[in-house]
Amino acid sequence: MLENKTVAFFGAGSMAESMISGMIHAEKVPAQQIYVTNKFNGDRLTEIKERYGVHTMLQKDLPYEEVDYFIMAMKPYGAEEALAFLKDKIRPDQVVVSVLAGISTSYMEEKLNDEQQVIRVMPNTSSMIQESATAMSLGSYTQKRHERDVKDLLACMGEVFIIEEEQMDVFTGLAGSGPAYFYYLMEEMEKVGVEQGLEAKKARKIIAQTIYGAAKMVLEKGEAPIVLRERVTSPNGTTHSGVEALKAHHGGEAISEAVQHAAARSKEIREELEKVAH
Ligand SMILES: NC(=O)C1=CN([C@@H]2O[C@H](COP(=O)(O)OP(=O)(O)OC[C@H]3O[C@@H](n4cnc5c(N)ncnc54)[C@H](O)[C@@H]3O)[C@@H](O)[C@H]2O)C=CC1
Ligand SMILES: O=C(O)[C@@H]1CCC=N1
Repeated sequence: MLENKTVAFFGAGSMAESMISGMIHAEKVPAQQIYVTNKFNGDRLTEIKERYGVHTMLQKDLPYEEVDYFIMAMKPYGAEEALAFLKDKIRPDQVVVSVLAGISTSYMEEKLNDEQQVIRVMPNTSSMIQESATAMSLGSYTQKRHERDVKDLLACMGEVFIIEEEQMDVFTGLAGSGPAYFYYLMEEMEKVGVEQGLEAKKARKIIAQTIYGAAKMVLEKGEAPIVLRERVTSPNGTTHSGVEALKAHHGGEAISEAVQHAAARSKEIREELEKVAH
């Protein structure tokens, strides 16, 4: 029952805001039960408060005892300091949820008190409009009721996928970072549209609708992308020509490299932090 739960964000950046927006729009957690904190930057907190009607305060002023779920949403390199700060203030029945790329549940467990409940999640910024693909994996001590709550909380932001923690790096490469690849694709497509005479705003809308339609076809028809692609491709037609150019310019390889590099970076962040920790 999320209505009675209190959620506190550590960090008020773009990911925190996307999650707050998703939660507010889903109307599952009342705004008065959402606390948003930052280490510094009162202006950013004022902006968030005005936009969403949530409580905002500096981290030191948070009413820690009232919080059910702490959501860590600062940069990964701020995790150690934030967890150390939290350790003295948190009870065993309170849960730490991390959205930080590369921060493992075992790292969090090690930095917090014995048997502290932690959950690692990986949303993306489409949480803002409740269309995120979000992963969740559990720590060693997570209780069922807390797993359910966090799943419900993440469902306010889109689709939730429970995965093994070993899959978190690739999930980050695919879905956490994923929106950026599509934005990049859209930027490039828009450039061509404009160069060839379309008005920028119109080109942008055409491209967005095209990507949205393709994604919706995959989701709603349940067919493999290759099958859908073949249906677009008339023999010796325009699509054939376009896809051949993509292949000639190593388009597939470029996409695969992007995902693999992002996944590798997630792993590398973990290794760097764990090295510092030992
Ligand atoms: N932006 C994205 O698409 C996604 C980001 N993430 C993760 O979310 C986290 C935040 O990313 P962004 O929002 O993009 O970064 P951001 O730079 O926009 O925001 C970070 C925020 O944390 C605050 N902060 C820094 N140290 C702090 C501390 N010790 N305690 C409290 N607040 C602190 C900063 O003032 C800032 O408001 C990262 O760890 C990232 O891996 C995860 C999924 C997607
Ligand atoms: O770029 C990053 O590190 C974060 C994690 C996933 C998306 N943004």
